Amino acid sequence: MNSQLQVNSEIGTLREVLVHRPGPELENITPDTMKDLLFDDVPFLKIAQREHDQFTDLLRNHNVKPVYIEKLLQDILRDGNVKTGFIKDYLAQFTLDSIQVETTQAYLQSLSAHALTTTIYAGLRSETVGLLENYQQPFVLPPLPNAYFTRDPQAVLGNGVTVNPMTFAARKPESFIFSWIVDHHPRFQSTPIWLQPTLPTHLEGGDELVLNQQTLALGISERTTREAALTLAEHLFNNPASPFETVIAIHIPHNHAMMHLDTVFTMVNRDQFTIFPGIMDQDYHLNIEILQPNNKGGVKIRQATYLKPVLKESLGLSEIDLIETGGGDAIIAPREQWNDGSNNLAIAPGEVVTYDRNYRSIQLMRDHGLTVHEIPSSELARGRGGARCMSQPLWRDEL
Ligand SMILES: NC(=O)NCCC[C@H](N)C(=O)O
Repeated sequence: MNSQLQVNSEIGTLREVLVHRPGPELENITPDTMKDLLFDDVPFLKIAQREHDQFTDLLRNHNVKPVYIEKLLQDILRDGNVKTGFIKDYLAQFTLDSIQVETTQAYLQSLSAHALTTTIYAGLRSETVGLLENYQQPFVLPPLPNAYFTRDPQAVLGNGVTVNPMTFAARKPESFIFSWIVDHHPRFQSTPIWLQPTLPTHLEGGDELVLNQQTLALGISERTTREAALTLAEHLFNNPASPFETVIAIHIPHNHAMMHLDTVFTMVNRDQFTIFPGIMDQDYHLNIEILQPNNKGGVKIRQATYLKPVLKESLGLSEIDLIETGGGDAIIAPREQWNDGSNNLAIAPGEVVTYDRNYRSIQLMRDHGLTVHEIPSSELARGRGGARCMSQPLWRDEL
């Protein structure tokens, strides 16, 4: 069967992209739970939805089809056996007593595929299923407010996927949902799976950048361990279905502002990247490891210090243009990086979508010859992710 996924670059003309429209889950964040749910504020849902609709309208107007992950989940839950199995396994992820399991299972089973999908994302209050509610823990199932960042729990690399072992409890159910979609949705029939979420360490999609058909860049970050990067490299090099020959592991600071590589570094054209200079020291040093197959089923590692020569070598280019977020200014750069000024989604070579608020970085990208489409960002930005984080490409044209 022909593959239904094709992502051999970060910049090939985008045709299809996985998204999630923010829903009632955003209203289930409170000041007490905000931190554990990986938010810095409580967003205003109505405006967040309006902003997200403007994002997806912009994509449609550029011939990119948004595929809603909630629709894929709903599709598979129409099958009675899948629905029963999904509910049972979904509940098994949480610490619940037998009464909570029984009551919740019966309630979820009574819902339509549509209502069940909404509930899975929104979370479920104990009182809704007739259980006593406790002010400290009102939910029997937690809300999934990060679900609109479809970049992270899954990644399409080539014509296969990684179903990611997430770092924090708040996001683990999102990869669980995708693993069921991969196993049961016809869209993913025969899809190679490069990595399973059961890996006992962590790796997230914001750290996975497809530089070209043979080369993957991986962030070693707050969310992706070196160990997971080595494991993924080994899986890719040893799987005959995978074309990847090189993995460039880039170590970045471990903190909330720069949780993934794509919050500080994105590819925007054949020879252009945006980068937050704060990931390098004053001499532009970085800790980079170049992983390649050692022909004994393992991985050989080469160290490097400067990014430009590594990118030139792997992309076969004589020059690379690194565009610094906020022009590298000591105040503008960190301010705009915080609001995802480095997190750009390329919809074609040299054409990007980005948050409107980062106007200094936008001007700079335009000065460097890029076409920039701006999207509103007052509420969406409160979750600390931008246009790349809110999108998982399913199909890009070849370059
Ligand atoms: N690729 C990305 O950087 N995604 C942004 C994820 C934000 C979300 N609040 C999280 O902390 O996981």
